[in-house]
Amino acid sequence: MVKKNTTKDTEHSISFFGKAAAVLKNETVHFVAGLILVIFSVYLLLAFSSFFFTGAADQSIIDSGNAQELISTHNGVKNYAGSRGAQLASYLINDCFGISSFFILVFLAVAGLKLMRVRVVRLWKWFIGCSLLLIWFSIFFGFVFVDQYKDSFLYLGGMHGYNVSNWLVSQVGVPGLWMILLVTAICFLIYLSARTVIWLRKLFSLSFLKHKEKAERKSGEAPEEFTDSWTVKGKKSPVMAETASDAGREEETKTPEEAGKEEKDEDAHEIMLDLGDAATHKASLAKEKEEDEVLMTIETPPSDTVSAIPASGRQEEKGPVFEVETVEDEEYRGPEIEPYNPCLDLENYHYPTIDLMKHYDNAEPTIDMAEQNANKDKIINTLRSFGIEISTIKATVGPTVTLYEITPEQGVRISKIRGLEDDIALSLSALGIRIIAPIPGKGTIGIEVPNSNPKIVSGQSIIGSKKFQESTYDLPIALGKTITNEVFMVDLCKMPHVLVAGATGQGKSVGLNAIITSLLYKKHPAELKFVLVDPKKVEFSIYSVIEHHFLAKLPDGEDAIITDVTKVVQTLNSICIEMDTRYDLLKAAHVRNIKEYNEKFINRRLNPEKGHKFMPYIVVVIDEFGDLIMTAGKDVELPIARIAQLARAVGIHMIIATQRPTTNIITGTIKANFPARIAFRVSAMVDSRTILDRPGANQLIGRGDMLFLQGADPVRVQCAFIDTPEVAEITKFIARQQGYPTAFYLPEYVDENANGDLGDVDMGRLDPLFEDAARLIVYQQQGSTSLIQRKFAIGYNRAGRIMDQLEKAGIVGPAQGSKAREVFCVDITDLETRLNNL
Ligand SMILES: Nc1ncnc2c1ncn2[C@@H]1O[C@H](COP(=O)(O)OP(=O)(O)OP(=O)(O)O)[C@@H](O)[C@H]1O
Repeated sequence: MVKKNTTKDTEHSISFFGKAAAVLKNETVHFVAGLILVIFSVYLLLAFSSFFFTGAADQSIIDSGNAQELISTHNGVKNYAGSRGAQLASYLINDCFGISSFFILVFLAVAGLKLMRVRVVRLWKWFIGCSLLLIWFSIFFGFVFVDQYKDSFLYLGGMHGYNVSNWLVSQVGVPGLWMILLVTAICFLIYLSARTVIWLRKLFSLSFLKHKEKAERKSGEAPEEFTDSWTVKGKKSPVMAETASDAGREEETKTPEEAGKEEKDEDAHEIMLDLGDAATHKASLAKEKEEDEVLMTIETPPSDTVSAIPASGRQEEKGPVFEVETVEDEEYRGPEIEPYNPCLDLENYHYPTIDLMKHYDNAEPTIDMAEQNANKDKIINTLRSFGIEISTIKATVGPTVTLYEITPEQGVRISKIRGLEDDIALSLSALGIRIIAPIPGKGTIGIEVPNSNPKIVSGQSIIGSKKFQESTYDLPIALGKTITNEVFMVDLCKMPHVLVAGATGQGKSVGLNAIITSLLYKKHPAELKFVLVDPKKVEFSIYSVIEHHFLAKLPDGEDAIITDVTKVVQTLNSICIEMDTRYDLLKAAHVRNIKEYNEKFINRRLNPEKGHKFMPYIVVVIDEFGDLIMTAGKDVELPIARIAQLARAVGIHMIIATQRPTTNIITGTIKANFPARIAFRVSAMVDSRTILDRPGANQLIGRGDMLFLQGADPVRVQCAFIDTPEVAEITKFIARQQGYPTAFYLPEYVDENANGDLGDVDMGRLDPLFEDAARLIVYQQQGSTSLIQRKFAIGYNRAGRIMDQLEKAGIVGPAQGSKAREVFCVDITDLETRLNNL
């Protein structure tokens, strides 16, 4: 009895704690708690602010500490936040930290906003920051305004500041305390931004240089150090001496380190630029002026290349801004020390859990020995009736198919067994028999026979498998199980594009779901975006709820799932633009692929101010590709072929599916660029040849039975069954979480043919933002619609209309595809004249 009671108690307490934990995790509870915190911080703000004006009057009442008096309605407290507010303010400001107590309410407000999910912040950073500021300012004010403590009701540093500063003064003296305050302030600024170090260096070196300049002016000649180097330089040609002194003058305004760094940059830049002519230049110069090398070595210490730079190199110092910038990119070190975290915006994102998928009872592999023995006997007898003897037979039971591996007696021709496919099928009275003769890598012949009771390969068993969970692929896709019951996985990054084909109802849509869900289970919304094209309009609609997490679309696209053919063409062209932009960024970053690029970006070695950004992978999934080719023809085929040929390195991958595997749909261009193929069952051998370049897909049994081909030999896989309700659960799980404010915007694509007509632009009704937009465009000298869209936070259509008006007003030129328009006004004055004449 006692035991029972104790177990009951334990169960009770466990369920109580479980419930309490669930309540604490509840998003609504978080929101309410956050709201309370924010409101409380506003109340504190009121109490603190009021304390400055009413503190003197309230002092006697608060200090008396008479609880009865404070509780009564007519307590005479003047503070706007009442007697409790006055007490709190008096306690926190006077008894604790002085006016730096305001940092407490800053932290409370930030914590509240975070709980409400209004702001994404790192709370511990704010906590450390606010605490340090609270203590530092308290000591600072306690120290500086120590005299005020005698005759004011307000202690600016609070008692904490007063006591700590007094103690520190007794230990290290007044100068010591100043130094401690200075050092801690600098350390804090460095903690906030690593740029502090650069500023401080500049600060120190500037004052140092100013002293030098003064001394120079006084003595009326160059300082010794420089004279020396100029004297040596004097041996050079006059031109060289002049340019060198120019460079010297410029360098005087720089810190030694910066100058050194820039010098290296310039050198690198010159080496890159001048490799060709520098070599010839160098050769001729070397003959003429042998002392060059010596001279340069003296001036810039470490590098040989510096010594070899001719005078012309020095003259170019001020010129080629762009090249210097590219080199700087390489050298760039971000202001923050910590690596960039692309997932920070959605740092609380939870990956979907495995229990969202359905568990099938019929999924465990079982072996029906009677069936196996019967099949074995039938195979042996059929072969024997054709005079073929076998020495061994081995069965491997897969989820839908059993593979019988036979070793024929010596002297049997393989082609003879291959020719018996139909006879074996007849004797086993089964569809979907496939003969693999010989099995690659083994000295045996394989006969695949469908099981009479096929098993479902559940999504749960695949996604939950150790192999998938521990996979380190960049874009892991778990497709299903092989004939040996192993989880079959591929890396989309390596494929890099897939063609899926199969007759209707054979499992294509389920296959696409398996691919998409695999990626959803493994990738963070910051790392992956999908472009979903669904001409059938019903297949991908379940994914629309994850628009703000995982989907990419055109800036003016209303729906993230693209169903309209014209939109498909625009989207594919827009992806081409994105691809080109990514290539430019890769080039500027001197890397070869997206992985290296993102690694560099995460390590803050690429400057975001120069357009560098973290690149998510983009996976384009096109269902019913045949429909598109039929309606849009070359308009879709060309961008698809372009993306397929080039996009691998920049992380754009394509999966296209069709139920019509005919040569007019899967054209030579498409085939050549889609090395990975997935074939579900097709009705004719010719279709199988179109997809796989060999028969086989026509012998599959349907319902997710498929052949995967990448390279030499196809692998037979039973596709994981991930049904629509399961996908809906997964997408709902993701959609419930905080997402980005919008879908991932692809670059805008301007169709040149559609944009030529400006006849309907009404200049009589200019947009209210017209003039501001014109100024922005002229100021930035960049005719880009997305710039207007971004700066004025307006929609694409309105920004496009403004751009048309600007074009008609002659301020910008016509659209040039993906490039920015030409700006005709050279400066703001020119623009104002033009605007006045409108
Ligand atoms: N891997 C699988 N395991 C078990 N059954 C499957 C599997 N894949 C598909 N099926 C069965 O086949 C049916 C049709 O599958 P699916 O909708 O994927 O076909 P489809 O090729 O996309 O057809 P359509 O081209 O007409 O859209 C499913 O409803 C399911 O019953």
